[in-house]
Amino acid sequence: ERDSLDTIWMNGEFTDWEDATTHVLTHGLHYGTGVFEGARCYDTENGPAIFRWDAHVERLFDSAKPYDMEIPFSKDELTEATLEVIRRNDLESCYIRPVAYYGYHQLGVSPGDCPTDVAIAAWPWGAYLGEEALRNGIDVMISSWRKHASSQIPTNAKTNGLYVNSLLAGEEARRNGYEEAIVLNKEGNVAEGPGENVFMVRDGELYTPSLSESILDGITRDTVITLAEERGIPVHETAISRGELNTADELFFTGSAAEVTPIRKVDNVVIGEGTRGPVTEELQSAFFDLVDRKTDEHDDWFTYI
Ligand SMILES: Cc1[nH+]cc(COP(=O)(O)O)c(CN[C@@H](CCC(=O)O)C(=O)O)c1O
Repeated sequence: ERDSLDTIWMNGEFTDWEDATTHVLTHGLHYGTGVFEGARCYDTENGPAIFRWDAHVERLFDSAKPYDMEIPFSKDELTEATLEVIRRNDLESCYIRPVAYYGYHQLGVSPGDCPTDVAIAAWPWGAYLGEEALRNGIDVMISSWRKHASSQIPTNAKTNGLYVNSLLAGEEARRNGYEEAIVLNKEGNVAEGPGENVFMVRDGELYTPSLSESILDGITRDTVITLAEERGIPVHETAISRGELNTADELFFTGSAAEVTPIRKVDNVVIGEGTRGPVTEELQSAFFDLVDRKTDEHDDWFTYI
């Protein structure tokens, strides 16, 4: 699809893909000082629509706060720019990547007079962990790397620099023949995946690490919690120990990219029946029916192009 992708919005202008560049002495490149979002536009029955865009753009601004980063555009301006990027690239279903970062002016950890640059790109992105994974689940490994503690860095901010931890964990898993990692927090309890939140099903009830477990406040996590509650499935936001993963009936990841991806093995221990579990399937179907607009619930969660 590369040749059909030609427009990126950058600092208020629509730019050709190859011209959307930044200086090698950009602050964010050296110190990870940027914040970003990942959202999906779905080609729904009522036309292309971004899922929970308001929550994503809200989180982008929230993520910038700990770094005194002033995003020099309003939420409405970023929304209009995003819709226009999708239109200009003739995309119906796509993945949207807004990023705000300290730009080029000076180096040294303090950003000083560095500008805050903002860019928004969109591209087609299929199943994050593969189509087959959505059906049959994936094999994960408990990473030897721990998640940063929220006392060391705001893990509820989607900070560019945080993702070296995600790379260390995810690549360690793939090097060892697994598809993805689960990362424990410094207390040794379950935090999340490198780019996903984690859910566990036990005796028909849903468990997921609470926000105090050094995790990202996932929008898909919030969606699945809502869908479960609407279906009378009790939800517990709590600490989950590493040992509880082995005796779980079902496990699954959630994320804007990962959507709802079942986990069938952890460190080669089979979870439940070793495939997508019934509660996972019920919530995954509810999620996809929702985002495809096969149901008309939560219409406020959709920003039509
Ligand atoms: C660390 C982390 N935890 C949880 C989530 C799920 O959050 P939410 O998307 O709001 O449900 C994500 C999103 N990971 C994004 C980046 C993926 C990438 O590879 O880049 C995503 O899913 O867009 C994370 O990066």
